[in-house]
Amino acid sequence: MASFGNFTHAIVRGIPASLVQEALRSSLCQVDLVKAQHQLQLHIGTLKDELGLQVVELPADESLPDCVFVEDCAVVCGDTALITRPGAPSRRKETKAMKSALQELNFKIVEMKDDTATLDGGDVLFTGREFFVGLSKRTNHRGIEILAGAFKDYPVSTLPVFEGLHLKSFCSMAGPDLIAFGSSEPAQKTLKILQQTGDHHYKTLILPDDAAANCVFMNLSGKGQVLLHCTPEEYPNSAKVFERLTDHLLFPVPNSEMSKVDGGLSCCSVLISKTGS
Ligand SMILES: CN(C)C(=N)NCCC[C@H](N)C(=O)O
Ligand SMILES: [Zn+2]
Repeated sequence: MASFGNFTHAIVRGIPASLVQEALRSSLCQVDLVKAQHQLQLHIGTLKDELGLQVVELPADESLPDCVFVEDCAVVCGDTALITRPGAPSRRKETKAMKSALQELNFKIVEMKDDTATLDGGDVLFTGREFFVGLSKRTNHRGIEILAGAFKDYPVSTLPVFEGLHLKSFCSMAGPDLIAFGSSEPAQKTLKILQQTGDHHYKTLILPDDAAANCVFMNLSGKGQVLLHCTPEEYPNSAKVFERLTDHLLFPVPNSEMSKVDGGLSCCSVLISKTGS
């Protein structure tokens, strides 16, 4: 637990031009591809240049319009990498490149082979002590059962996702034992259930905007607590909440274009700790 968030590597993937027309989305918004690529470069630059992570960059694949959202393809914890079976059939082939990258990094690979199981990494919240997994449009009970089998050292609780795409569309870790949550009614309903079912008592950081509650926390040696979060341009009220955090090194990262296809900041990387602890 002491080393929660102590990441050394990140796996990211490029944006295919096909994202603009073909990526899955819940609303009709025109994505600016050049702007999206620029925003992703800023994000990757933060991971690499500001934070010193070793970044593995997988190439974009035009036949996989959502492939930039690598988070959904794998859950990595300890020495094990679970390769998921994404809920959307159009996304299933995204896992191939992720599996190769994680094999290359010497992880013990567990594959979700059962063709009744579905799980997206965006539904998986790991607190350092336990897993919470969203039962959503994309993740089902069998997928959660397989995750629990892959990570037997940790308790796994299921949480309902009442609205939106994934559990982490409205929450994420924002610090050690600190969970960021959106303030919408469906998000707050899920938070209540988390507080009743979890093994541990967590502090909460409540954000006015659900999407802004998707942030990226790290605890890096030499840097301390680090948080990638929404910009004041996109979510002014939520950004103010982050700006009040005094223990964190804060990095506002723009994400307006990915958010048009329901992607949050956490979706664009799989973060990995190869410290051995
Ligand atoms: C935490 N979130 C939201 C994610 N991990 N994934 C976002 C996937 C977005 C993609 N267009 C889709 O609909 O699959
Ligand atoms: Zn819009």
